[in-house]
Amino acid sequence: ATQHHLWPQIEKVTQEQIHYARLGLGEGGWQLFAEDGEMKMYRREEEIDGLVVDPLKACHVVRGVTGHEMCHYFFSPQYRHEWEGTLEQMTVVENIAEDTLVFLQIHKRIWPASQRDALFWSHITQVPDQHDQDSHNIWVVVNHSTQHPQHPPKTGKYVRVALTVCLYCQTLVTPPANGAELTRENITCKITYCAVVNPGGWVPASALRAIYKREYPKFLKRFTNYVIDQTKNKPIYF
Ligand SMILES: O=S(=O)(CCO)c1ccc(-c2ccc(C3CCCC3)c([C@@H]3C[C@@H]3c3ccccn3)c2)cc1
Repeated sequence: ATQHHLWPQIEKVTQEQIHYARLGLGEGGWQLFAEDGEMKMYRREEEIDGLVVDPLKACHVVRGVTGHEMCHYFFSPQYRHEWEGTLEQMTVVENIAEDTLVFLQIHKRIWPASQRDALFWSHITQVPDQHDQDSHNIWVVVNHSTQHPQHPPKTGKYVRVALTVCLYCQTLVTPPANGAELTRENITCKITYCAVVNPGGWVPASALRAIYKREYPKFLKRFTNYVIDQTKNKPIYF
């Protein structure tokens, strides 16, 4: 089959985001702005043309869930209205492949910003562990803004944001006492969530930073709690 025209970009951006997620916080410049138990949220203060585009990097550890499960619930459209609190409308505008969709999302207005929409491709994939090639314990979802002929950035009702998001999840297994069956007690998911959102239109820096400070922790906490709740009585999905 001929390749979809977006595929080279999807491959490239996905590899870049995997590298970026693995960087950790080493090269400095990250400031811790929110903490809740195991969840630690960092941001870098950056502006483009006076617009706040602060990159975000969140590190979280969730017990009892695998990276595949975390990425499955993040990628699949059918669950999104249950965990994405700022979503007003969501449409899958294109099925590029089983593991690659194009979404159009209309987000609720968050005062004092005007209402936004986002058009992006979303790709889920398994990643070979860099230290241990034959272990398959890392899953990733990358969301990246794109254009689409049927959905131009209308100059009408919504301001279109530009975003790149990466949910990078590594499953860690502590084998149970010899012979005992593996349970959810023995698994942990180490999450790195990276996001860069360009608001697409002017919002006062202080107002936007207040939105980011409130919305990101709420978002990641609500999403991870949702997955814990959805998976707790189901067989483990590696
Ligand atoms: O991880 S995802 O792909 C999950 C799929 O939905 C994703 C995450 C966040 C956004 C997003 C969209 C718009 C805005 C607006 C609000 C006013 C000006 C920019 C923001 C700002 C950061 C604050 C925010 C953070 C989290 C949730 C909602 N709001 C974020 C979109 C998608």
